[in-house]
Amino acid sequence: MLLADKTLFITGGSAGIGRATALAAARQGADIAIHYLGHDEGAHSAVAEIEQIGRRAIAIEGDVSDPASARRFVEEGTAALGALDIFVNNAGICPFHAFLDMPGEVFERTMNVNLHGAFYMVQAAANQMVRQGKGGAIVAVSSISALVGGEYQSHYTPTKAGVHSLMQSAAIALGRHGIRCNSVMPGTILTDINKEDLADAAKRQYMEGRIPLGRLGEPDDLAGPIIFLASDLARYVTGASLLVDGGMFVNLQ
Ligand SMILES: C[C@@H]1O[C@H](O)[C@H](O)[C@H](O)[C@H]1O
Repeated sequence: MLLADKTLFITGGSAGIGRATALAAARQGADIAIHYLGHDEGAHSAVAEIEQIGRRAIAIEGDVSDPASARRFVEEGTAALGALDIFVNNAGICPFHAFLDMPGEVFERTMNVNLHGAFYMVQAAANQMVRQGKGGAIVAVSSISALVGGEYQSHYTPTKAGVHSLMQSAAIALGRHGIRCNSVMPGTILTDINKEDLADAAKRQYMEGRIPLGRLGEPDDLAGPIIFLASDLARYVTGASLLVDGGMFVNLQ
């Protein structure tokens, strides 16, 4: 059990990569705190599944772009589970939109959820870990899109590059406290975030054609790499980023 008797807090934990990671972490022995927004059914069924696995779980609703929700998640989650050992910043949105006529609200909302939300959540979690005085691990879900662009993602890719950079700086700031900070960089993982975009058969075919492993990713493909970076197997890994993309990034020709 890679996460025996640890607690793992995860944002965006009611669906997709977040839910898959929460369930896989419970199977590795962790108790789980799930943060979610507006997906009650998904959050509560995840809690029920984790309890069936034999671990404790709690679901706390809130909007990550609101700094108060970060403090509340950490306070209520720690009160329920006793400590905060591992924090996974996963919540994110990608409302695909053309660049030239993108409304300011779409840009601002994407920035506020993906990057500002990550900053507030990671800062709140790190302060709790420092108070506990026994180190910890933080894993942020960045993206292949931190390294490459997207025609309809000019508001999104800067946030993923920002999350990657946040982990690099946090790794330096928190190393002395025994807290490790790393990011995973998913490729194109089929979830609610891109279901509509990939409903376009030509787009899907193009994306699949770029992947040496020959298929789009699934949420469970991220659970293992996240758990590895959160576990003691990665005890000397901090400030690093791990592509999880089926080889898409390197595939020029
Ligand atoms: C929404 C999703 O975001 C990822 O970071 C990457 O850009 C994928 O290609 C896209 O489908």
